[in-house]
Amino acid sequence: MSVAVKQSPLFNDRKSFKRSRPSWVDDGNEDRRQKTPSKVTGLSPNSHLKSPKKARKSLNGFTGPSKIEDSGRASVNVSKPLQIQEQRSKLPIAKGKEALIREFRENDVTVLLGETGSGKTTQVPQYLLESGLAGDGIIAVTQPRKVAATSLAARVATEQNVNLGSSVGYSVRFDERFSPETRIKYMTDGMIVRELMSDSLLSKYSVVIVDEAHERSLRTDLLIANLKTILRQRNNIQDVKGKGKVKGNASNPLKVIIMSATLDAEKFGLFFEGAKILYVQGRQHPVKIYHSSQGQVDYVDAAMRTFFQIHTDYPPGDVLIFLPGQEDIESLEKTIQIYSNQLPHDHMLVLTCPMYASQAAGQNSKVFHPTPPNTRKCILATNIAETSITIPGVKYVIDTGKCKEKRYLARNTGGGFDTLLIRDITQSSAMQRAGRAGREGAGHCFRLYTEDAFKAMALSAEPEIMRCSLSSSLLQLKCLGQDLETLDLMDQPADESMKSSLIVLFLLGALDREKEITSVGRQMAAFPLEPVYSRAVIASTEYGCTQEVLDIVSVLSASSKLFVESSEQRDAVSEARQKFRHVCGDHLTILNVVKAYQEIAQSESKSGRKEWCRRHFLNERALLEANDIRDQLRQTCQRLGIDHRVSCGEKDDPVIQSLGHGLALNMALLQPDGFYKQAIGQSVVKIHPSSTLCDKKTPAIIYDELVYTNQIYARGVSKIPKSFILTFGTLKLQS
Ligand SMILES: Nc1ncnc2c1ncn2[C@@H]1O[C@H](COP(=O)(O)OP(=O)(O)OP(=O)(O)O)[C@@H](O)[C@H]1O
Repeated sequence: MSVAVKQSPLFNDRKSFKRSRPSWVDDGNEDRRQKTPSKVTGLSPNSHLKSPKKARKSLNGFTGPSKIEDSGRASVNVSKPLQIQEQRSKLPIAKGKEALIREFRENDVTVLLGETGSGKTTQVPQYLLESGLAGDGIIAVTQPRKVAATSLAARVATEQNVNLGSSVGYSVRFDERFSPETRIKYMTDGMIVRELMSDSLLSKYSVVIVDEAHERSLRTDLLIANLKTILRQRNNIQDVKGKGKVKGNASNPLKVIIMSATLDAEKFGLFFEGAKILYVQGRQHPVKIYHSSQGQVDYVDAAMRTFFQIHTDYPPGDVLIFLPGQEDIESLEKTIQIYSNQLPHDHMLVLTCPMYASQAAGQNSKVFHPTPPNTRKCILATNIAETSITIPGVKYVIDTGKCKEKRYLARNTGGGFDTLLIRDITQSSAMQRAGRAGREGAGHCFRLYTEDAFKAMALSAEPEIMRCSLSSSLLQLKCLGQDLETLDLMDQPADESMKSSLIVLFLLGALDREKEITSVGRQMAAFPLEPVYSRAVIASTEYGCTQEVLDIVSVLSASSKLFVESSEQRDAVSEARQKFRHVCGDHLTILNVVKAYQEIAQSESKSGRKEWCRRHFLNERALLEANDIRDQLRQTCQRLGIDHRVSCGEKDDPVIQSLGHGLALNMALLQPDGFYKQAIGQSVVKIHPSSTLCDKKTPAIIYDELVYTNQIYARGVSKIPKSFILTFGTLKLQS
């Protein structure tokens, strides 16, 4: 979605600006808790957390409190442990500390509900550690997102007054910081599921805390299913006739804590058969919620107008805007920068900070840096900023009510694909988003949708397992001797998507006809890669080009894009890209870039390399991240006895053939009308305009992914000689 940048300055006529902004309805309530669970052990409510004062006057069209309780910009000062301890002791959860420890001691499984900001994620692991409840084991705290895991670990290390990576650490894909002394480990749910492959009982963990369980990510669901089995084994629980569940002596018992602010606690309680449900009452700071009086069709424009209304009318405090995706973020950032440059010189400055998943590590660090004086930070984020994290200084949240959701369009033939669709958020997300405004003081949340629209939203998101590609998880489960069909899951995935993922793995050679994992499948599962790429790496050993395939796959697995786009400098970009362009397409073009960068890295200083990347419109962060990923993949190769140094030199065919083994399912054949048709699957696709092959007609292509906009595009494309097709696993389908 794009925003037309208006030519006339917005602030020459503040009246018309005010008229054109969304008008607001104050719902008279703070962010409300979800219904109180029926089975609650009440922890002491906090007297200082009463309802807000009634609205006193209308402020420029917003009805709300005229004076915002301002606890000042928070100072998270690592050199002041005392101040931090004071902050800890003031969190709502602190009052229930002893009761919580008692309950954790008495129960194997606890479901802990507590409002956003009450202190669950940062404090519970520390309580467990400080009370000795974790014994000698490690406390794992899982998060659905990388950025939450790393930033929480940093915060808790500060609270414990230790260096990050010592007693408090983290582990996320392609990045980890922990040591043998680590006792509290924040990790993504994907990392702990991966650990199951080497230690199916998770024996080094004495407590596993599953945080933000309401998000029901695929990995969280797999983890929860496994935890149920592990609990039985480690805690020696047996079904005894007439007595129900009986616990025997256990040498290495496990505790499980499921946490969230917005959770169907009963469902989790039932799943774990009698888990204790606890509720931490109270939130630290009130958040005033405003709904727009009318729905906003152009949510990017509405967000821009709301931002400037806050900027001109409201006291200092940073603004966090939730948008569905990177394109909207970039477009709004540009507009806000243009308009803020037109503000009077004595006006507070605006510092925009984008935040989305595909930024490389550290790229969003200015989000967490203190806001400079006389400046208002405007953070434009996707839902990666929605749960768990605290962005210091944020006092205002603008919620567009939209997010992008991954959905797998399954095909019985195995030719399905993931799509990202923009959709309305859930009530649960809306509450989490509002919660980001009340982390350090009272806050305000402006929802760009009506209260009726809020009420009409689904309570929580459909579990990812019901809507995403399952191939990668199924492969991991098969390694554990498990199956999606037989695993005790909270919700079962659709038959269609299970069938589709079985076909994918069969065609990749990871499963045999009996649905058993093959030796190739086991090797594939050892790589922290999507099955299509791990298959390509295995194939590269046959074609003698492991070095080249690792180079390409590392770039494709990096979270940021390699090529920088610039609509203003289109010709310069095209000229720069020409130098790397390979006739075979995008994969070998990437390889050319990697090789060129490796050469430059040998002769140039750090700043020289940076400048080289800038001149060639390349994102150096992607290349640096790819270096780290390649190092990890090389380690996996070593463990599997694969020589990662084997190279095919200047030859192209071996590389394309290896990639083809992984991407055989992502193959399309040219049709007489100029479109391509999937070789497996029915979709008609077009080559994406960003591809080096976009204006070429070639009989057969392989591609990294399909993206769906107004039509289906193949992205990351290489041409393949038709003769290669015969060597790929896809033929199995006909036999
Ligand atoms: N990185 C940080 N910088 C500053 N303050 C922080 C940071 N992380 C946490 N805090 C403080 O600790 C409080 C509790 O955070 P915590 O993440 O433990 O809450 P929570 O109950 O788990 O909330 P949520 O459900 O939103 O994750 C925050 O409101 C904030 O005041």
